[in-house]
Amino acid sequence: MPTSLPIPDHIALLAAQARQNRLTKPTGSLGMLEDIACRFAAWQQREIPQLPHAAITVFAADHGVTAEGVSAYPSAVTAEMVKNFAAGGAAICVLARQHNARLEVVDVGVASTLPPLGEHVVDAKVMTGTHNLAVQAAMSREQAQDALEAGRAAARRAIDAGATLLIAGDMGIGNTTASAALICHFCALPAATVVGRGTGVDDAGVQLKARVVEAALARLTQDTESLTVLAEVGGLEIAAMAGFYLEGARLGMPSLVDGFIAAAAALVAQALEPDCTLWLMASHRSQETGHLAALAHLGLIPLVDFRLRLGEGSGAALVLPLIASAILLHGEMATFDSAGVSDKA
Ligand SMILES: O=C(O)c1ccc[n+]([C@@H]2O[C@H](COP(=O)([O-])O)[C@@H](O)[C@H]2O)c1
Ligand SMILES: Cc1cc2nc[nH]c2cc1C
Repeated sequence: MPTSLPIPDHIALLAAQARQNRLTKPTGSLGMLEDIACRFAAWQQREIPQLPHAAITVFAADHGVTAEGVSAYPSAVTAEMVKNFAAGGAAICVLARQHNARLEVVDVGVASTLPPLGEHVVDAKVMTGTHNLAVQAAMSREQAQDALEAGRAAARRAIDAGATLLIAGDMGIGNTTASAALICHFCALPAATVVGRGTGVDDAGVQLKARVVEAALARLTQDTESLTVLAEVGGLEIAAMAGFYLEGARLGMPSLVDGFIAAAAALVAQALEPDCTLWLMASHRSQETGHLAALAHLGLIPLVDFRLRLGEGSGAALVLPLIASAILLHGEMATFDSAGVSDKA
C-alpha cells in the first residue's frame, strides 16, 4: 500500500520559473539548465536554490544468472571492484574526490566474504549473491525486502552526513540481465528491445541474454505484485537502490538516477510508490539498449549522452558541474530590471 510522500513545492517552482523569465537572456534560451534550477527550487522550497551537497552510495552484489554466460567478465570482478572502491582506484572514486562528495560502498550481496575494508565499506549482506533468475526466483520476497531496507538505511546515513542530493551507484557482474528483465516487465516491452551488451558481450551474447530474460519473464504476469517481481528477476543491489530512492523521496531529498541499472531500480521504486519519481532526475543516457524506454516510463529526460556504460554512479557524478552551473546562473544572473536591459517587445 503506497504511503503519502512529500511533494515538491509548486509555489517555489512557479516563483523560480518567473525568475528565469526575468533573467537577462531570451526566454527559454538556457534550455534544460532552466528546468534543472526550477526543479531544485521546488525540491528545496525556495525561489533561489542552494548548491547541493552530493553523496554517492555504491551498492554491490552478485548475480546467479552469470552461470548462463551473460557477462563479458567473471563474477569475481564484483568483489575485486569493491576492494578497488575501498582503495580509491575506481572511476567513481576519482569523481567523488573531484566533487568532494561522500562515497560509501554497501555490500548487499557480494558472493564472497570480504575482509574489513574500512569505515566507508558497509557490510549489509543479505545473501551471497542471487540465485540464477533464468531457472528460479533470484531471491525470496523477504530477502528483497531486506535489501530494500539496506538501501533505505544507506540513504538515511547519507542525509545524516549532510547530503542534500543523493546518488546511488551499482556494481554487480550480471546486473544488466536482471535490470533488463525488470525494465521489460514494468514497461511491458519484449526482451529483444531492451537487452544490450552490458560489459561488452557479442551479438550471440545479446541473443542469449534475451532468451534468459524471456524465460524469467514467463514466471510473471502484469498482475504479479511488485515485490514478487523484484524477488523473481531482480538483484540485491537493484533492490537496495530502489529502497535508497524511496527513502530519499520520503525524506524530501532528490536523487540523481545514474544509468541502466539505476533506471531499473527507479522503476521498482515507482511500482512501489508512484510519486517517488517526483524526487528523481536522470543524469545521462546510457549506451545500454532500453535505457531511454525505461526513463520515458519514469517521466525522466536524461541531461547528457556521453556514451557511458559504466555504472558506479559515474554518470550522475559527471553531471554535478552542470547542476552547479544551472543553480549559479539562476541565482546570480542580473534581471532585465536590475541591469537596465530592455525586455522583449
Ligand atoms: O549503468 C549502466 O548503464 C551500465 C551499463 C552496462 C554495464 N554496466 C556495469 O557493468 C556491470 C554489468 O554488466 P554485465 O555485462 O555484467 O551485465 C555492472 O557492474 C554495471 O555497473 C553499467
Ligand atoms: C572492471 C569493471 C568495473 C566496473 N564498474 C562497474 N561495473 C564494472 C564492470 C567491470 C568489468
